[in-house]
Amino acid sequence: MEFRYFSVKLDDPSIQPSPLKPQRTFLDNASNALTNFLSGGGIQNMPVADGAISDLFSRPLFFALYDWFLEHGPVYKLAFGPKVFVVVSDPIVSRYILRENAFGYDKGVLADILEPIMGKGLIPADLNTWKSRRRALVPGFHSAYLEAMVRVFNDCAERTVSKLDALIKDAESKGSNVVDVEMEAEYSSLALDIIGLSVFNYDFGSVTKESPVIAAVYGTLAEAEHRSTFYIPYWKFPLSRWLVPRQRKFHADLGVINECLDDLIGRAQETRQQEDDIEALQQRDYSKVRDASLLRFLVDMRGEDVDNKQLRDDLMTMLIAGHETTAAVLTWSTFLLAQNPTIVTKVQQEIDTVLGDRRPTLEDLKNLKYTKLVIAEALRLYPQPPLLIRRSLQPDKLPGGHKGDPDGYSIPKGTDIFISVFNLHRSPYFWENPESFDPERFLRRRVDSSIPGWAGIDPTKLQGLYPNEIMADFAFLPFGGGPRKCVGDQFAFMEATIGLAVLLRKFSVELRGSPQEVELVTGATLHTKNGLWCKLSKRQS
Ligand code: HEM
Repeated sequence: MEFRYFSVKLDDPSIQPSPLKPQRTFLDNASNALTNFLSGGGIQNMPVADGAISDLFSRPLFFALYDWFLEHGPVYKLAFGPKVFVVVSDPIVSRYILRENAFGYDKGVLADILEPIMGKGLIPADLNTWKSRRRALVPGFHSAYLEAMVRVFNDCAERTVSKLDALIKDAESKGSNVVDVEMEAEYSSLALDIIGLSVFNYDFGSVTKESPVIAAVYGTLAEAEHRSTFYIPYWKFPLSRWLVPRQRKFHADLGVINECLDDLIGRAQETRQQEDDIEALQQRDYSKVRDASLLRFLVDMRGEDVDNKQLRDDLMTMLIAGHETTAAVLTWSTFLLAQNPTIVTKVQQEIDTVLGDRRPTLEDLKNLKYTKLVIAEALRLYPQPPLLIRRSLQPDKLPGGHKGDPDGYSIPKGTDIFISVFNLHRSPYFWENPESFDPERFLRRRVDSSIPGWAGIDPTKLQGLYPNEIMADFAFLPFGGGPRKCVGDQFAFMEATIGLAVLLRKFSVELRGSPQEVELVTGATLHTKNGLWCKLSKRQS
């Protein structure tokens, strides 16, 4: 990883904001004036991104946040109607908010939006709830569980392979060896089946059939996305759940999911205390474990004192957090690979060498190094989610040291903050050719022993490690950082690696049209507007 600085210094003349500065409308200027007026007393001297409103409607928010980052620096205010957000694109400030003063912040706007869906689940949870539930949940991701899940990842990936195989056979019978497949949908089904089995021991079977729960999960997510970008909190108005059609649909969808979750929780509780299962799990004898799901763990090992509402919120959080994200990582990895045949060849060579025709095991995952770098690089270019959201619980002072802000900005209690992971990951201040897909960039990492924590580290010892936020000192945040870092990071990484390896071993993939036709839209995660249409054929060995 080619780091040039560890805090954005803005003194590199080669880095310039986009010359195409858009025209500002009356609404933009009024919005800025209002923002400055409302926040002037609280956040002095901070640059303001002007032109908020018109930029917001023409493209996904984080593209505009990127241009403003180059224009205004690593910490600026965003005019967003009557609200002000502080946008952070600096690793040191991000590290401070996520790790050093993590408990000085909560999830703010994100918690407001997610509360109706996830309640007090881990992602939106207030600090008190979070502390007890994180303690209960993290042991559920123990190595025995992850090892048992390798079987689930394989089973589900093979199901997708069979489906795609059948499509190709059908095409062959009609004289063609190529089939058009919408891969984003395939990855969504794969990830949903995996999360269903691993969290609830419930088979959505979505690779092969439609389920009302899938449609309901998508419906609730779409509503959460809509709320996250909508000015007025219409969902909080009395009677809105009966009067607003999208609200009626949202509550109907939530009803379907709740019914399914209640049923699964009830069934798990009725059959609790399967002593032989618990014993087998404790002894890491996975072949004897009938149900190694997270629900089983929570009910059998920890669940005695937890009410059903909290259990439901936790499980709902896992279902949603663990599904869309991994599907998006696989989608964007495929999008990037499909444009880079040389990289695909390298991945396939590694898969052949490490796996041959075998099913991947936990041990194999350690050796699929290049495949993992591809996934890391896809996460750098398309982070899920592109923004981390926080709100200060008391007045605070952010670390300074950047040009124009030597002392650091003081922020009042209640300041809403966007940490732009997208900006950090594509920052021209930290990455060589930040826009290019270059998995090997992580191997070219320069270890700078002047950086505290790296002094005395032998660079050769780092080669085998997977790039993460610690190695990158918060310039790379694929799974967040600090105490609220993703609990499913290893799970997700293993799942994505197995998914990609099992598919690329069998198939060759090309984009159906040009990369420019794949339009990006955003919500909680980054996805495509009209699907990732690919041309799939059997791999010629
Ligand atoms: C590639 C896939 C995934 C990505 C990129 C991802 C990313 C993230 C990120 C960036 C956060 C931090 C959010 C913040 O700081 O506000 C997070 C939190 C979380 N993730 Fe993931 N995640 C993935 C997969 C999963 C999976 C598979 C699960 C569960 C099975 C999961 C469960 C969670 C939970 C519960 C939290 C909240 C942790 C807390 O607040 O203590 N994630 N994830």
